[in-house]
Amino acid sequence: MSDFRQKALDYHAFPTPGKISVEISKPAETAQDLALAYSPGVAEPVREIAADPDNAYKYTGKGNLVAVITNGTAILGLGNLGPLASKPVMEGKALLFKRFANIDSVDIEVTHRTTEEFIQVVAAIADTFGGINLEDIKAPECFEIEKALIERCNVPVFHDDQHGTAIVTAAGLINSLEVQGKKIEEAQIVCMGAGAAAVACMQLLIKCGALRENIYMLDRNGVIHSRRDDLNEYKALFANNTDKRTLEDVMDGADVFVGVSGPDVLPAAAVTMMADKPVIFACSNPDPEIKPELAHATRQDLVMGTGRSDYPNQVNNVLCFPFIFRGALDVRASQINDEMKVAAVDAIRALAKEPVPQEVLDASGYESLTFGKDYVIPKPMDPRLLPRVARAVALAAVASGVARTELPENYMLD
Ligand SMILES: NC(=O)C1=CN([C@@H]2O[C@H](COP(=O)(O)OP(=O)(O)OC[C@H]3O[C@@H](n4cnc5c(N)ncnc54)[C@H](OP(=O)(O)O)[C@@H]3O)[C@@H](O)[C@H]2O)C=CC1
Ligand SMILES: CC(=O)C(=O)O
Ligand SMILES: [Mg+2]
Repeated sequence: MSDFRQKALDYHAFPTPGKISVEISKPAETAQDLALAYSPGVAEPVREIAADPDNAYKYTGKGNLVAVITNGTAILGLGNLGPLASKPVMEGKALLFKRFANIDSVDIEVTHRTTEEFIQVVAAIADTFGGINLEDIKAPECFEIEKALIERCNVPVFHDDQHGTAIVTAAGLINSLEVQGKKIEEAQIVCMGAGAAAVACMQLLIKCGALRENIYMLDRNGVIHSRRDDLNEYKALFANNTDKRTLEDVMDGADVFVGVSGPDVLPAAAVTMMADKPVIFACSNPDPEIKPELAHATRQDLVMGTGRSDYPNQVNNVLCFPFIFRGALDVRASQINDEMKVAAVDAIRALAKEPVPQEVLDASGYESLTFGKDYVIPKPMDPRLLPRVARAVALAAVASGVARTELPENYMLD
C-alpha cells in the first residue's frame, strides 16, 4: 500500500473514527443545570417555538446548523458508489464548514428508491436546519431535486457541486483570462462534462459575460450538438448547431478547457491544439482530466488549475460553500439567489489580487504568492475569505430582498 494511501486511511481511522463530533455548548454538570437543559426547563423554549417558529433561531442551534445531504450518486469523480461510501466526503464537507466558517454541520446519507422519495425525505427534515447543502448528487436528477426542495423548504437549499463549483470556477477563470490578456466575452470555451457541475458552471459563466455560442460542451458521447437525439433538457441548453463532433474538433483554437468529468480524459495532443495562452481547469477529483505535470510539459504558456490541494490554483468549491452559507445564515436568507452568487464571485476574485499574509504562505507551503499564472484564486486557508465573501453575500441578500433579518453589526463596518 502506498504511503499516502495508508496515511489517508489512518487519518480517518485514528484516534477516533471519522472527522467530526458533537460538543455541548451549555453547562450540564449539576441537577440545576439538567433542570434547565432538560425537564422541566426545556418545556419553556418548546412553548415559545410552538407559538412562533422563528423562536427556533433564538433557542436552538438551528440558525448555525447546515445539513450536508447526499445520495452518493456522484461521489467526487468516483461515480455512483452509494450513500454509505460517500460518508467520508460528507464528513469532510462538515469539517470544512466548521473549520472555515464556524458553521455546525452534520452529514446525512439518504438511501431511496425514487427521486420524489429523496425529495420528501429532505423536505421532511429541512426545518431542523438553518440551511441545506446538497452534495454529490448526479445529473440530471440533481436539477429536479434542487428545484423541488427550494420550493418546498423554508431554508436556503444549495447544490454545492452546481453553484459552489460554478462560483469558484467563474472567479478563477475570469482572473486567469485577465492574466492571459483575454476577455471572457471573446473566449472560446470547451467544457468536458455535462452534469451538475458543468451545466451550472457554464450558466454562471454566461451570466458573467461568456457567450453561449462560444461554449462547446461534451459528455461521454462527444460534442453536444443540435442533431443529437439523446440529450436531456439540461444538456440541450448547450447544444450547438455545429459539425464539430470530437474533443479534438472543439479544442482546436480554444482559449479555455473546463473539466468537470473524470480522470485523464484530456490528452496532451488536444492541449497542443489550443489557442495561445490558454486556461485549463482540470477540476475532476481526486484525479484531474489531465495531470498538471503533463499539461505543463506540453506547453509553457498556460494557466493550469485543478480541484486538488497539492497543486497551484485549487479550483474547488471549498472556496465558496462555507462562506456563502455564513453570509446567508447571518441574514437568515430565504434562498441563495444569483445576486448572492455573483457577489461571491467578485469577492473571491478581488481577494486574489491582494498581498498574501504570511500565515497563508506558511499554511500553504509557499515562500511568496502574487496574482499571476500560479495564483489566480485565493487559498482556502486565507482567513480573509470568511469576512469578505460572507459580507458580500449578506449585503447582496439584503439588497435583493431575500434577507429575513437585518445586517449584523460586524457586516456594517467598512
Ligand atoms: N473541483 C471542484 O470543486 C468540483 C469538481 N467536480 C468534479 O466534476 C466531476 C463531475 O461531477 P458532477 O457534475 O457532480 O457529476 P455528474 O454525475 O452530475 O456529471 C458527470 C458528467 O461528466 C461526464 N463524464 C464522466 N466521465 C466522462 C468521460 N470519461 N468523458 C466525457 N464525459 C464524462 C458525464 O457524461 P454523461 O452525461 O455522458 O454520463 C456527465 O455529464 C467529478 O469529477 C467531480 O469531482 C464536481 C464538483 C466540484
Ligand atoms: C469538490 C467536490 O465537491 C467534488 O469534486 O464533487
Ligand atoms: Mg461534490
